[in-house]
Amino acid sequence: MNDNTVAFIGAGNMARCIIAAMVNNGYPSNNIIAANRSQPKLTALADDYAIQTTLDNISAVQQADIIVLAVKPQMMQQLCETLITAVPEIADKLFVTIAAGIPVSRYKDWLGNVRIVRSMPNTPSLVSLGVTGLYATDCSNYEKSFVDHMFSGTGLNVWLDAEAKIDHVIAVTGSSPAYFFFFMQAMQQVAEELGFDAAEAKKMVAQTALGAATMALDSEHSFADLRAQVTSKGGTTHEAVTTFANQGLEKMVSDAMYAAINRAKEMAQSF
Ligand SMILES: NC(=O)C1=CN([C@@H]2O[C@H](COP(=O)(O)OP(=O)(O)OC[C@H]3O[C@@H](n4cnc5c(N)ncnc54)[C@H](OP(=O)(O)O)[C@@H]3O)[C@@H](O)[C@H]2O)C=CC1
Ligand SMILES: O=C(O)[C@@H]1CCC=N1
Repeated sequence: MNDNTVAFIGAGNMARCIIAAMVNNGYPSNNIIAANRSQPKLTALADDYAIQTTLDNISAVQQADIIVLAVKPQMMQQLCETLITAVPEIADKLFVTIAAGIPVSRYKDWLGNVRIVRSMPNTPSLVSLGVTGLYATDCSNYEKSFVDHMFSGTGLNVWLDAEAKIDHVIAVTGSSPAYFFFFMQAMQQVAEELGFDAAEAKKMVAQTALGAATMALDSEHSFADLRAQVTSKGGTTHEAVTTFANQGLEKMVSDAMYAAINRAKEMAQSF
C-alpha cells in the first residue's frame, strides 16, 4: 500500500498534521507530494519530512494515485474546476477531501462521477493522537483499506455509514481541540494572575489535561465517576464544579457543538 503516491493539494495546518503522521508511521516520504500556491509552507514540509513539494497543482495530481484536497472550503470549487479542466483523466483517481461543509454531491458536480472519501481529521493527528471521521462513496474495498492505512498514523479512524455524520464528527472531534485549548487558555490566564509565570502555567495546565485524558482513556469509569473521584464532599472541587454548573457549562457546551453542526450545514447550502 505504501507504493501509492499521495498528493496533498493545499499544504496548510491540517495537511501538515496528516503528512507528519503518515511519515512518522512509516509511509515513504518520497511517495508524498505537497502542492501549495505559495512556497514557505512547502519549504518547511520538505525540511521537516523530506517529502516532495511543488507550486504546481497539476504536476502533483499527474504524479499521484490519491489526491487529498486540503484547501479551505471557499477555495475548493475553483481548485476542482482547474484540476478537471487541465487533467480530465484525474477523475479516474481516488480523491480524499478534508474540507468541512462540502457534500460529496458538490465534488461530483465539479469533478464528474469521482470516487471520493470525505474525511474529518483533527489537529492532534500531528502527534498521532487525532480522531478522523471517514465516509466513502463508490470506493472499492482496497481503496477504503488504503485510506484507512493512510490515516492510521494519525490516531483513531471512525468509519461512518452516513454522510450527515461528518458534521457530527466536526462538532465532537474536528473543531473540539479548539474547545480544549480555549478552556486551557482561560485556566492559564488565572494561573498567571495567581503568580505562576506563563511557561510554568501553560505546562501545569497542559500536563493536567493530558493526565485527565490519559486516565479517562485507560479507565472503565465514566467521566462523571472520574470527576466524582476528585470531588471531596464539602471540598474545593465541589465549589469549582458547582460554579461551572450554576453558570450553565453543559448548556454552553451543547450550544457550541450544535452551532458547529449548524455552520457545517449552512456551508453545505452555500456550495
Ligand atoms: N485546521 C483544522 O483543524 C481542520 C481543518 N479541516 C479542513 O482542512 C482544510 C484546510 O484547513 P487548514 O489546513 O486549517 O487551512 P490552511 O489555510 O492552513 O491551509 C490551506 C492551504 O491551502 C493553500 N491553498 C489555497 N488555495 C490553494 C490553491 N488553489 N492551490 C494550492 N494551494 C492552495 C494555502 O496556501 P497559502 O499558504 O498560500 O495560504 C494554505 O497553505 C479546510 O477545508 C478545513 O475545513 C478539517 C479538519 C480540521
Ligand atoms: O473550523 C473549521 O471549519 C475547520 C473544520 C474543523 C476544524 N476546523
